[in-house]
Amino acid sequence: MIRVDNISKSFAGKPVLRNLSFEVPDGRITALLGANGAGKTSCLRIVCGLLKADGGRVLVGNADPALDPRGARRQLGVVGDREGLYERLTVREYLDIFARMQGLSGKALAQALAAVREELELGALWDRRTKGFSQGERMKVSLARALVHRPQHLILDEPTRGLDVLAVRLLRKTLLRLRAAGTTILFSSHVMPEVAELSDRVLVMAAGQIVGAGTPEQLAAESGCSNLEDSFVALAYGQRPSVAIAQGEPA
Ligand SMILES: Nc1ncnc2c1ncn2[C@@H]1O[C@H](COP(=O)(O)OP(=O)(O)OP(=O)(O)O)[C@@H](O)[C@H]1O
Repeated sequence: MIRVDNISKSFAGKPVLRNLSFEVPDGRITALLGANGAGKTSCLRIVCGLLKADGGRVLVGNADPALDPRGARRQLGVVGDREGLYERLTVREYLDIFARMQGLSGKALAQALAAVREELELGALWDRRTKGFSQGERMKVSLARALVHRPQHLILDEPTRGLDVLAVRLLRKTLLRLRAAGTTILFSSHVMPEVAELSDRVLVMAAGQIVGAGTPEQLAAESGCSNLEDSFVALAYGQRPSVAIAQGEPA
């Protein structure tokens, strides 16, 4: 379980997150859905302990990333907005380093590497340096790094960005398998069909606040709309889609 309680954050006096609170349950895929600049990345960076909040509290399992970053990191896998690959290392070398940083060694390390190699179909890439990898290949390696220590919680910032249909399918298959195993999954996106298809629960974010939460069906019922895109516009901008488009607001 991830718990975000009353988080606030400003940059140069400009509020970006405003008393943000939500929970991410185990064994579910939760989407943080928001327009560009809504505050998704800032929120995820605080949950991962990469950014300090001005106020409020986060719990990742039983660890507060601001007070116990190591404890939180052990329970977290993160696919960030940058892949963070080391281009001179092969996939095997790269994953080996990250697995060791998570405390794996000996037989457990070998088993962990073999498992992600198979699950993420990395065999053909295994002994290649990551320099020059395609976007889909980079995502696979980044996801393997996030999963190699079998974390309870997985956070992904816009994971399908730049991916082709096969790479998206592999990602989807991986997330569904992790969900079945009880993993707590939180991903950010502004792509409505992807969110509607992938997530069990959607947190709609606008101007640094959660303005709606529920299944896509619940959000549609709450906003009186027939699909997630219209629900999003209604909840995030307080307007029915036809009005928003007419006034030049994001649709
Ligand atoms: N380090 C920073 N310094 C100053 N402003 C920042 C910083 N990080 C984020 N911001 C601002 O905070 C706001 C929210 O940014 P954030 O990246 O969290 O949004 P987002 O919802 O992830 O957007 P996108 O979908 O475009 O990635 C933006 O106005 C951004 O310019």
